[in-house]
Amino acid sequence: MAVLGGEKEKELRIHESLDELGTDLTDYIAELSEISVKERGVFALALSGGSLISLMGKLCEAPYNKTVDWGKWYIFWADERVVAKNHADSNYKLAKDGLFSKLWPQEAYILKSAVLERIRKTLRAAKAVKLLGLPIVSSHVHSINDSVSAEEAASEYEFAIRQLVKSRVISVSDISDCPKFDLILLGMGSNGDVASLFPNHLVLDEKNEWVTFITDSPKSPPERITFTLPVINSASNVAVVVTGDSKADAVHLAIDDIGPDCPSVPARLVQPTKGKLVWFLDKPAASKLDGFQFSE
Ligand SMILES: O=C1O[C@H](COP(=O)(O)O)[C@@H](O)[C@H](O)[C@H]1O
Repeated sequence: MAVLGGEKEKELRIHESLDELGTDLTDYIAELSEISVKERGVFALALSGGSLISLMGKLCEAPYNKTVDWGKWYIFWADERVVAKNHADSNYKLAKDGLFSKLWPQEAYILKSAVLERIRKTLRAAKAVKLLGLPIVSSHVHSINDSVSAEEAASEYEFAIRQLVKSRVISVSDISDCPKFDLILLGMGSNGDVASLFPNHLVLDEKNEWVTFITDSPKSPPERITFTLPVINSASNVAVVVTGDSKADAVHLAIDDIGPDCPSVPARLVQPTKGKLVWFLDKPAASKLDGFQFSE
């Protein structure tokens, strides 16, 4: 792995292979989960869809499936397509099939909190809680309401997040009233889109809402909800995970010092105010970065 940049708040991790990237990404997530659970008792994580999910696959393998404190995870989506939860386009379904269901293979991977708490109490007494690799709690998985319009789904999702900020399951930013997620994981499309923030779209300017909606996504499906930039930039940690040479131009536009004549891309606007930003790239995605050839 090559680490470029070295600025305190932005790190580029460029990997030789997808396997190496997946291992590093998994270590990174597991480490942030451990820190957050130690400091706050919970880990509030926002996922995206797309290729990101398969790159997180090692979380379902040893040792992470046993050592990560899954019961303390609260899961959200930085963006979601407004389709039924069992639709092939659903980001929730992607994560459920690609991650959650593999953590607890007997289809019973999502337990009711009360049951989980009883198991915890018993195990705590046996000091074996960490060894069992407890599953994710169903009430901690915050997916959108898929039976209402995009506008309603966005506003309900923001309301749910507001309640969890009040109870401090999600921290609050100390410089705005925004939620401060422990980690937001983003992918990036070949146009430089992150979450469902697309180039030249009005929602890039949204300053008041935490979660907004679009009905004209240039990528199918057209109806989506998305975290806004103020929420993304209030997180403690943001990782942008990008692979493949079809994304190399967008990576260059998002990261390098480009002149005023170059088009800006939404990913360039991901700049956590106080948090840390890490880019996970494979070599093809990094291949058009200035100075890339000198780092090899
Ligand atoms: O539509 C979306 O695409 C982006 C990028 O996906 P990828 O497969 O090109 O990595 C994803 O981050 C976003 O969550 C999703 O809704």
